[in-house]
Amino acid sequence: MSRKVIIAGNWKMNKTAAEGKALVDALKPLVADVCPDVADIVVCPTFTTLAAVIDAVKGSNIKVGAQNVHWAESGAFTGEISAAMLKELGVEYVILGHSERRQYFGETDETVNKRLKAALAAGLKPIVCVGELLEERETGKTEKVLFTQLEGGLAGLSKEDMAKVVIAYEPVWAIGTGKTATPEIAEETHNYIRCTLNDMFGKEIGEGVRIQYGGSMKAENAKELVAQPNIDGGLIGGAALKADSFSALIHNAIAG
Ligand SMILES: O=C[C@H](O)COP(=O)(O)O
Repeated sequence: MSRKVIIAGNWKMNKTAAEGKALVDALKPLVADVCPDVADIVVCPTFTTLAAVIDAVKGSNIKVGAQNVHWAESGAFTGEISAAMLKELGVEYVILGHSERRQYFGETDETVNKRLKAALAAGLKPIVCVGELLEERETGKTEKVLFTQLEGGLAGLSKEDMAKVVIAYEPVWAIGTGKTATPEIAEETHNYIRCTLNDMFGKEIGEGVRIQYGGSMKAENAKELVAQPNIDGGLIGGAALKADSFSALIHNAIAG
């Protein structure tokens, strides 16, 4: 099954509204040649930068995602943002369960699952992150960890809902470290994720789910990674913070 490439830039806690607008203004002409039928290009700024970026991408082929969402519709949840608030702004995608949320902010598979259901109910397109720690890989626990994250994070989803979800495989040891998983290691793990999704939701759904790789992906390695049969794009941190490096990565990924 052919799956459309999806390259998403996770800006993490970088870029003020003015800086985000400047980045998008510089990126637009560089990626204007990328046909929306060939690849989805997404940028995911901080909450406070979303409005400026949504305005700046108008009329372009760049889509916008948020980096998190709360599961409740409204209420006494100081500091949180609801799915309806993101939808109202014009947000299309939302990253859920990033390893930095799991590591620093107590995110669990259960809370990922609650956020996921709220995002889907509001019509947002979720990017659900999974990935193992270095110690887990070195002790042979990668598949067990991924299975647990997928089983818990995607619990209770219908086939119809799962068809709207993107999975991002991010080995934690490769994030921001410059250590990329080799294309072989990444493909082997993506294939495991694909097989698990096939078992959970049926092949007709699992084969269609896009699985991004994340972890020190850059222009130099994007082509080889995305050329793998089960790698359908990337979730990019550092290399998404400059228009020229993100554009080069996107073009190389599409060539993969
Ligand atoms: O969400 C993006 C990932 O955490 C990858 O970050 P990185 O490209 O800086 O390694």
